[in-house]
Amino acid sequence: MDIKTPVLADPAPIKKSRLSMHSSILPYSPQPQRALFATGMLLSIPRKKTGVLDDVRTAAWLDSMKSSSPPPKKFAYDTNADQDSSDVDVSYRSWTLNYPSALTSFEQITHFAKGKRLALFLDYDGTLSPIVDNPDLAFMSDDMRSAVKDVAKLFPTAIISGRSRDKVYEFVGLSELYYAGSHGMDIMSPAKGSAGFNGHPNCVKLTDKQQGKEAVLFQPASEFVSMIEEVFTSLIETTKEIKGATVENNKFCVSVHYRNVAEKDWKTIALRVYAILKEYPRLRLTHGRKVLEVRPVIDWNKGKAVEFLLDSLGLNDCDDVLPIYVGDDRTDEDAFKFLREENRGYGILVSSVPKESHAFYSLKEPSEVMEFLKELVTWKLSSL
Ligand SMILES: O=P(O)(O)OC[C@H]1O[C@H](O[C@H]2O[C@H](CO)[C@@H](O)[C@H](O)[C@H]2O)[C@H](O)[C@@H](O)[C@@H]1O
Repeated sequence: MDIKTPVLADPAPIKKSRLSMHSSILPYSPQPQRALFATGMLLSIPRKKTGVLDDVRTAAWLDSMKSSSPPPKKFAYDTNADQDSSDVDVSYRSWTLNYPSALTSFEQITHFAKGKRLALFLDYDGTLSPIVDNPDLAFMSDDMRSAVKDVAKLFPTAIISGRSRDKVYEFVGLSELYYAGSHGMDIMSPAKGSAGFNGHPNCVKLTDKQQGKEAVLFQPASEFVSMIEEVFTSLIETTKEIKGATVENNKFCVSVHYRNVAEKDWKTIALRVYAILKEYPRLRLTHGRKVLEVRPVIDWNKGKAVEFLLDSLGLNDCDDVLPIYVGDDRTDEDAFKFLREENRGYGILVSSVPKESHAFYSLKEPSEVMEFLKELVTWKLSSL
């Protein structure tokens, strides 16, 4: 396999022309048996190493960094900071014509969910907990925790986070859920499973110590742990003089945070991360909310994690299952895309600013996510 330089892997641009609104609120067609594991999960993306190309790439990184996580109330692709707030509201309202609020469309959602088994997939940062400056302090509220707990008693519920699985479990602390860390590269799921993953080399059956249950542990990037550890150390070293920069080890990926770094230093961060990545052709970079994420070049993402979890929950290839995925970040788009393309279920984008997305619905912020979860509980209990 010829992989020469780091891969810049922003999700493909989302086409402006969305499917006509809610065209997929149609009976789902039966899905053919899916192969969960491609024969080779490594992506082969040959690159040339030239100075010009390097400049272009770091410039592209910088653009992505600038457009990442805009301040609330500012139109996502508007550069005019003086924009009147009423204009912003108008922009947001017109955006919701394409991405209706999951709260105001609740009846539509439940109408479609009637007679179906819901499965819930939730992102953590920016979805269950508000975005804060210090990633170590991104706690979810007790109210949110009890809303998630209640919903998980009624529907199979999983959290799929970019954090390490242990870290996200530490934040959430609920044994009723299933957890996937490192953007889906570390999944602890129930052992019900279908033939899809039995016997896969990265899949082992064990007893989940945290939850005391029989489980399946799937870590498709297990061979990268020591490389990630090494890169983590190098990234700490190379960013240590940049004020505000922090590096987080998420086991199968590393986050380089620049939320607290002065904008004038973002280019330095981009150049230094890029220089390290050039030494690791089997790693690539994705962008999140004021964070550069370094991860293995494997064909695995949150969308594949949703499919894996559905399979291990025994819910794949079932016409009567309606998966709902709630998330706020670019990496969640893979899951939205999977649900949309497979005509499976609904993605709900959490955003207070207009953004192009593969999601169907929107919610403004984590407090609305909590409200939505509570409504699901009320709806389900009233129908029992
Ligand atoms: O998939 P997620 O659960 O959304 O995780 C994505 C990243 O989330 C965290 O960073 C983000 O939230 C921080 C706390 O609010 C914020 O300070 C940071 O700017 C955001 O990017 C987490 O720290 C990362 O490791 C995750 O990859």
